[in-house]
Parts: sequence; structure tokens; C-alpha cells
Amino acid sequence: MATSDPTVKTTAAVDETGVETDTILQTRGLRKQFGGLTATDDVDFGIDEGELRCLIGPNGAGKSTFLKLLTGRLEPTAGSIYYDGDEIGHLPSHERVSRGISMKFQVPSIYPDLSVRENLRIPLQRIADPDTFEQRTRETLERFHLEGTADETAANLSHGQQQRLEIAMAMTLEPTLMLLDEPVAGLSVEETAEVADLLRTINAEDDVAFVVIEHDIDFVETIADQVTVLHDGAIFREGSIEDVRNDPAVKRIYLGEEE
Ligand SMILES: Nc1ncnc2c1ncn2[C@@H]1O[C@H](COP(=O)(O)OP(=O)(O)OP(=O)(O)O)[C@@H](O)[C@H]1O
Repeated sequence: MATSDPTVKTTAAVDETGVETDTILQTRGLRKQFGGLTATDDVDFGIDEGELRCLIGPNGAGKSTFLKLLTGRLEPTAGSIYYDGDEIGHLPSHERVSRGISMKFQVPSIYPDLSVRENLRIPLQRIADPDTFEQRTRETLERFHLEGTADETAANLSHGQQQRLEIAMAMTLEPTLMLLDEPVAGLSVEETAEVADLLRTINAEDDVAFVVIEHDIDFVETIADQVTVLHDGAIFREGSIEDVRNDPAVKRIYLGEEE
């Protein structure tokens, strides 16, 4: 991996070499240690505006830790995170959200006792005008095919509908970058295809960039052009899904063998 200078500010418009770039998010020398264990090992990772990137790697590779550093759930031991030109590594999660980074973890963040409509109204609360508020609620229900379940308690939805509701809630915040941790874990084949379709549509229509952690390689193949493979906390490979899938060294790390 190329060496990096974490003091260099990378902007969305111009990188440290002065070249124009569409990079929306960039990490420089990002590191996280838990005592003697290095879970994120000097990672230089970049993603362009509107890109859909999957993050894969064997169990314990450091995928969730890396995502938590991006969201602000974890503090880095060293290194920097630049988003839209600003260093955000020190900002709390809610400030990252208000800058356009949306996040969805494996644990559902919907309110199970509230109806679908009531759940959606939580992130829409910031809209002061009552007509606009109602209109946005209606539009979101329609767009995410949730009209038929609007008055259902969220706990009674299928797993796939709950995923859709969560993604809908995240989208009401009009993000430019979405971070998703295993969005199809535990879903049926049909529900997985539905989520894949939804992510592709959002990516294309709203120009939202995605970083998606996923174990299901078939799902990865249906949504992502470029893939980053993490291993032992570091970037092991980056490339097209075909290249990565056919790389013998990648196969070996999945089998628990070193290169
Ligand atoms: N809070 C923590 N305290 C100590 N060690 C941790 C903590 N969180 C993660 N780790 C360790 O850091 C390493 C990377 O874990 P992480 O969960 O990021 O990997 P992962 O690639 O997401 O794994 P999986 O695919 O199994 O979810 C593992 O060795 C894990 O045990």
C-alpha cells in the first residue's frame, strides 16, 4: 500500500497532488487498536461521489471496525477521515449525519412498537411546514412500497419490509453517502433481490454513494462494480468483483491460509 501523509488535507475537488477528483470520502493512515490488537491497520481508502463499493473480507478482517470509524461510533487511534473536503475524524456521529453521511447497522434502528408511518415521521420531524411534512411522508411510503403497511406496527413487518423501512428512514435525511453493515443478513432470496434492486435504484436515481459490508458474494456481484477486500485490518485487494473473485490469494485468505 502507498505511504500517506495523514496531515495532508484531501478535498472533494482537488487531491494532495493537485489533481481534480470526485472523491467524497478518503481515509489516510486510519488505524484502530484494541490493546495489542490492530483491527484497522493504516487504511487509505477512497470512494467517489455516487460510487457503490462493497467491503468484503473473512471474519475478523476489520470490516465493522472500519465502518464504525467512519460513522464516529469508534475513535481512531491514528489517521484521518476526510469527507467532502473536511477532516471529520473528530466529529460526533450526529454531526456526520447532518453532513450527509447516513448509516445503517446490522441491529435494526426502527422503533418496533410504532407504526411504519410513525417511524418515518421521526427523521422527517425537521420539516416545519405541515403540508410538506405530510407530502414527504406520503412520497416516502410510496417510493419504498410501504403504503400498504403504513399503519402496521413495525414489529409485525417481514424482515425484508423492516430493511426497506430502515433504508427509507435513512433516505429521508437526503444523504450523499450511505454506510450499510450487512443489509441482507437473514433475508430470503426474494427479499435479498428486492434490497439489491432498491440500493441500485437509489444509487442511480439519487446519486448516493454507498459503502456496503457484505458476506454474500452473489449479492455483492449484483450491486457493486468495485470491491475492497480487507484482511487483518488492512486493504488486501481492490478491484472489480470478477478480478477479486478469481484471485487465488483472496480465495486463500477466505480459507484461512496466509498468502
Ligand atoms: N470492541 C472491541 N474490543 C476488542 N476487540 C475488538 C472490538 N471490536 C472488534 N474487535 C476485534 O477486532 C477485529 C476485527 O473485528 P471486526 O468486527 O471489525 O471484523 P469483521 O471483519 O467485521 O468481522 P465479521 O465479518 O466477523 O463481522 C477482530 O479480531 C475483533 O475480535
